Amino acid sequence: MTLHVQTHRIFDQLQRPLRDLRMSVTDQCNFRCRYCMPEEIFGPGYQFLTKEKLLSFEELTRLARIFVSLGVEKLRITGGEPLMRPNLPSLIRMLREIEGVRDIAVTTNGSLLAKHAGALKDAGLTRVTVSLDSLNDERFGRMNGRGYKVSQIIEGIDAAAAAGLLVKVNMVVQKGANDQDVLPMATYFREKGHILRFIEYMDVGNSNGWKLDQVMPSRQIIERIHREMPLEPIEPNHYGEVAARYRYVGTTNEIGLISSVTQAFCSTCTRARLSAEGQLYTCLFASAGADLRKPLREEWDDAEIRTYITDYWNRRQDRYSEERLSHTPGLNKKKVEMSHIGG
Ligand SMILES: Nc1nc2c(ncn2[C@@H]2O[C@H](COP(=O)(O)OP(=O)(O)OP(=O)(O)O)[C@@H](O)[C@H]2O)c(=O)[nH]1
Ligand SMILES: C[S@@+](CC[C@H](N)C(=O)[O-])C[C@H]1O[C@@H](n2cnc3c(N)ncnc32)[C@H](O)[C@@H]1O
Ligand code: SF4
Ligand code: SF4
Repeated sequence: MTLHVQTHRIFDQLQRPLRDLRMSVTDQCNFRCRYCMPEEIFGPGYQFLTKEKLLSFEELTRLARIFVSLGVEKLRITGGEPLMRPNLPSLIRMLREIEGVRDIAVTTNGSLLAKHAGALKDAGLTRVTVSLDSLNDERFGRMNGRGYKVSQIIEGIDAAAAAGLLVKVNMVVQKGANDQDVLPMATYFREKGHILRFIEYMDVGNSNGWKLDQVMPSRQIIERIHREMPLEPIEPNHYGEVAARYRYVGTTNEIGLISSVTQAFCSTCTRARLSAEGQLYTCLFASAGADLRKPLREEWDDAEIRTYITDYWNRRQDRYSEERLSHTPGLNKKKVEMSHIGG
């Protein structure tokens, strides 16, 4: 059964429409990537959300349907590690039934993907994005903070591809940690035929100790690859695409560059983010959000929730990365953690 949804587009203060909803389904993760959940902060005593605080699949689906009625076409399931949420394929099946959803994707660290790829595909998922920062076990183990091996993630990627899922790979590049892996990763995934995207290391949250000199600018990444394997720029797939696309000359294989630090893309940012406990954030670097769990549990009707979200989006002025680029004072604010908001 497909649920019919009447759409009404909404815009923020900078005339940006709402198009994408990124839904976190858990704040827990089996990795402790230093740039996201450093062990010294997210250690054994860290209080994760209790089960009652998490939005149920019914609540997530109801919100997704409301967001779709406000112009959202693309849903991304994230976390923490989304595959740690039990029965994730059931949620995919429920979201699939919403009319007007053009695209559903899952972002995962890949460690549990070999086990779940088939069920995700059967539930109607068409693609996954797997995060992988190195092909070198020592560096990867250090970056993921738990000593996970590269082979486990590659098995996940292979299982996803074998199940018929389209696979993209995301690599955060951090100078001094894994910048030597840019070329080996490009070569490997070019041969495999999966799109690899390089993400500039960002100052998300308050705990990763980010410094500008640890950022490897996308420009340098392109130059490094281009010297060995010539590249040419290609047009974006759609308005507001996060990654700038490049193709290996003479092939159909491509890479993407996500340059949030050196080439901010806030002016076309159409993304809303929902934390696992139902806080709505209008920027990855937000300090505060709007609580949607309370309206859900206090039985507001759909029209009331829709108005609440519309008002919140209409007031939106976020452009953090552009402000960072122009050295706007006062950016040293408290920010929501990446594992909470989902990246
Ligand atoms: N600063 C900033 N970074 C973002 C934003 N959206 C995505 N990113 C970064 O880019 C990474 C990759 O994002 P994805 O979720 O793979 O991007 P996407 O646009 O949904 O992917 P595709 O639909 O496959 O193109 C995220 O994990 C973030 O690190 C954004 O709005 N602002
Ligand atoms: C927060 S994770 C959640 C999903 C899943 N656990 C994963 O790692 O794919 C989403 C994405 O955010 C990226 N990310 C986390 N911290 C980052 C940072 N400081 N700078 C840039 N990207 C970051 C990760 O590499 C990952 O691709
Ligand atoms: S980036 Fe993903 S895998 Fe790494 S700690 Fe954050 S949530 Fe976990
Ligand atoms: S910094 Fe905020 S406004 Fe800018 S692109 Fe990222 S999420 Fe959007």
